[in-house]
Amino acid sequence: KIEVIFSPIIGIGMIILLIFERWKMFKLVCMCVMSLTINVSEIARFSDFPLSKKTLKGLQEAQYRLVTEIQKQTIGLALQGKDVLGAAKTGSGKTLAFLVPVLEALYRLQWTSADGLGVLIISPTRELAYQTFEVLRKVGKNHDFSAGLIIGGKDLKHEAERINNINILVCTPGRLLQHMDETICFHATNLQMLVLDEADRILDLGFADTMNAHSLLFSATQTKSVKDLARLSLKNPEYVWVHEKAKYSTPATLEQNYIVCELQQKIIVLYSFLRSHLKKKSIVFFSSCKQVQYLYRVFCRLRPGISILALHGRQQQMRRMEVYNEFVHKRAAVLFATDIAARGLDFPAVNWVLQFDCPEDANTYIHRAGRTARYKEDGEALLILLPSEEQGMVQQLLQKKVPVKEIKINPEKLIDVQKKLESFLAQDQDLKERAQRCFVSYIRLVYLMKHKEVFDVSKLPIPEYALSLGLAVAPRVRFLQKKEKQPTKILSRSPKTEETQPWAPTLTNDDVEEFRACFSEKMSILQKNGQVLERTEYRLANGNRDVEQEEEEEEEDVIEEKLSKATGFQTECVPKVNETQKVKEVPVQFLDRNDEEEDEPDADFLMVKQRDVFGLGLKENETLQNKEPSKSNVKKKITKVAEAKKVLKRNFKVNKKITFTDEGELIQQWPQIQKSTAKDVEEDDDTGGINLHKAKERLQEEDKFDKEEYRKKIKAKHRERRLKERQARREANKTQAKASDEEEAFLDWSDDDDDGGFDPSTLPDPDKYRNSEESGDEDIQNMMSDTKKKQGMRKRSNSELEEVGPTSHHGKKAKWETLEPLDTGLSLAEDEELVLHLLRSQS
Ligand SMILES: Nc1ncnc2c1ncn2[C@@H]1O[C@H](COP(=O)(O)OP(=O)(O)OP(=O)(O)O)[C@@H](O)[C@H]1O
Repeated sequence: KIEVIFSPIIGIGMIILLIFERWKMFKLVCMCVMSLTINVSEIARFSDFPLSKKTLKGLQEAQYRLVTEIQKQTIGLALQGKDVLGAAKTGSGKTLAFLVPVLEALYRLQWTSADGLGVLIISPTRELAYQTFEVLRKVGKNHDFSAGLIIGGKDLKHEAERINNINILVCTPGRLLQHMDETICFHATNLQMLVLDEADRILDLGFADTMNAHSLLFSATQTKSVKDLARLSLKNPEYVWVHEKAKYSTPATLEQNYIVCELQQKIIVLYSFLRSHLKKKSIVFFSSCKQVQYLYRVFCRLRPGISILALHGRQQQMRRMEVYNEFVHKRAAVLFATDIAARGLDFPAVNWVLQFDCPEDANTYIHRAGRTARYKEDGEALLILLPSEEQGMVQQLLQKKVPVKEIKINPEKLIDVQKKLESFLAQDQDLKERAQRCFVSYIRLVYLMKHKEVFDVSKLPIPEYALSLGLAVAPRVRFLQKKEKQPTKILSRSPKTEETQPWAPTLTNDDVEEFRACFSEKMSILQKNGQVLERTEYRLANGNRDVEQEEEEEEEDVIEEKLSKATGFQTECVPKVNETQKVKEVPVQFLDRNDEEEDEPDADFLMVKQRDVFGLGLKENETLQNKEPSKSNVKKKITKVAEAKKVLKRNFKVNKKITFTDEGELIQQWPQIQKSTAKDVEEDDDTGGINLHKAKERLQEEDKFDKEEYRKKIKAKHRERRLKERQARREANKTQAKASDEEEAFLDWSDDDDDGGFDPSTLPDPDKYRNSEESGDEDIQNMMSDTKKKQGMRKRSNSELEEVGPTSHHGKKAKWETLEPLDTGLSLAEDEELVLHLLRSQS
């Protein structure tokens, strides 16, 4: 070190700076030189590092004076310009361990807003990015750099306008890639430092191998992928694993216990726990957001006496932030959360972390439990395990140096709430549906977990679990039903397949490659010191979406997407004939799919999982794909004709409307039933194709038939109208007769062409006429002339009759009081004959 300090070049350089009074530059060179001489063992405070006054001031104002172990070991290395891979227990101060070097790096380069983006900090979740940004603002407030927070859920355009003026960018990976994709002016050609916070998580989520900028990687847990990344892409990296030799991998101030209870008891245990910790601040972790959504609502209704909050990836961004801030400021509250809150979040003074569902693995356990007992504070963690999970999980935890002890629940303290839940669901359909979704999502997740020695779906008490959620009947879980039917095939699952496809058993290497290719170009824009960096690759499972969203949905939507690709693969594959027995039900399930889809939105996904249930490994399928199609197993193409036939078979009548009278008689049918004489003929004809000649004849027949029907209808209509008119005339006539006190004959001539002739019912009663004492010749003449008019079929209106009326009386009274129509039962000609005969006999 002394050699370095007094090396002639540096010495001469510094003298020159002094001569020309370049104090600022002189100071910077001094700081750089001092960085090279840092002796970690002598560092106790931030001020022991050669830091800028602005950074030191910010740290002091935020009450940060003493350094933690990880800060002590990493800040010096980073100041020397080294790539660092840091790991330390939860709550040990990793955030400052990278933020201080970030500020110092730009300060030493005299970075200005004109220089653009200098540092990129990537966090796996929005909340963590936000939290880091807040600490950066606090500590770096005396610097002149601009800093920006770019996370999902906000207006991309708005961000795009500002992104170019940002020197330090804190972001989530999904949003970053979105800007790389869509924001034309966004570039990172001047990037000096790249920080991956919770690096193992980011890599889990799909970031690929190489990060060729000056990089700092931090996490509480080390995974193989992080080490590989460091080995491959960090430049002479310094590994700082401060607690590597510690007895335990979790904070010493953290008290950790677990209880074993049956699945159907868990809600009761949680409720009873909350009731006995009303003055505490707790976080309860669940494995899916559907569980959080349902149980949050139910617990709010149960009114345990403490405020409950919920945080999960399906919430609106604003709501997420509200909940985050609310929980930060609460003294006593319970936060129901998914694993989006598991990493990095620094809620102050959390007393308890309760893991309602067994975590995916020991690392997840460590991060969840680490939300309490942060930076010298105390805290307690309680893990709830099912009897079937106990052995496997405890073993994993002990291997990871997590000291957990079993404790027992006091049965007397348990408060049963199942009946209450049942009554809530009986009143609220929405809540019931949520309960069903919660149920299915839990079962599905257990089924998907990679550690089968811990998670065994066949050991779950399904009906009892449904009851404990308040559901009288367990919702149908298709893959479970099929699994039960195929017990031998489950056993045939190849262990190799499980190993290579931990989360998504049907995800192929091709899928992974596809994701990789999708983002492989993105990071190639990162340049350092004018040099284009080697192409770096990102694998992000879900395109432009934020990683934190994926975090939430990884157990559901993302995997579903991937698996649905595999569905296509599966449906197309054809099993070997000699393997038909083994897989014969698979294509049938796919054919049945449509029936199931409405009931179960996740049917696709479940179906795909079914494939694994039957023990079809990837390789097996690859070979199967090349085989000859076997008729019995080929998926039949469903044509429209086939579908129509199916409908016909079931005797469905579409758009049928039947109307009844109040008495229950059928009055109308829709569509109207068309009668046709030609119909039967057609049905008998079983020759193929269309016989045009016959068809034409048949149509003509139909046409005739239609015309006939139409004519009948018109006739009926006219008859009805005439009767009405007649009735009206009679009424009018009666009134007139009364008024004038005169007798008059009243005849109505049918004018209806369609009627087919004279209506005899309108004739006066001949007997009455005969008996009448007085009868005028003119009347008869009138009648006769009118009878003749009838031949011309001209309609006469009532008014015409009225005009005719007076001329027919001549003061003589014809007593034709009865005007009832007479039905002689004779034909028209006979009626006329009769009338003439009567007239003659009269005369
Ligand atoms: N030097 C320090 N002096 C006082 N408090 C500190 C110091 N460094 C960190 N802290 C406090 O310790 C807490 C935990 O810090 P931080 O969030 O950085 O931990 P972490 O190691 O990143 O945790 P995790 O692994 O959960 O992400 C914070 O509240 C922070 O303010």
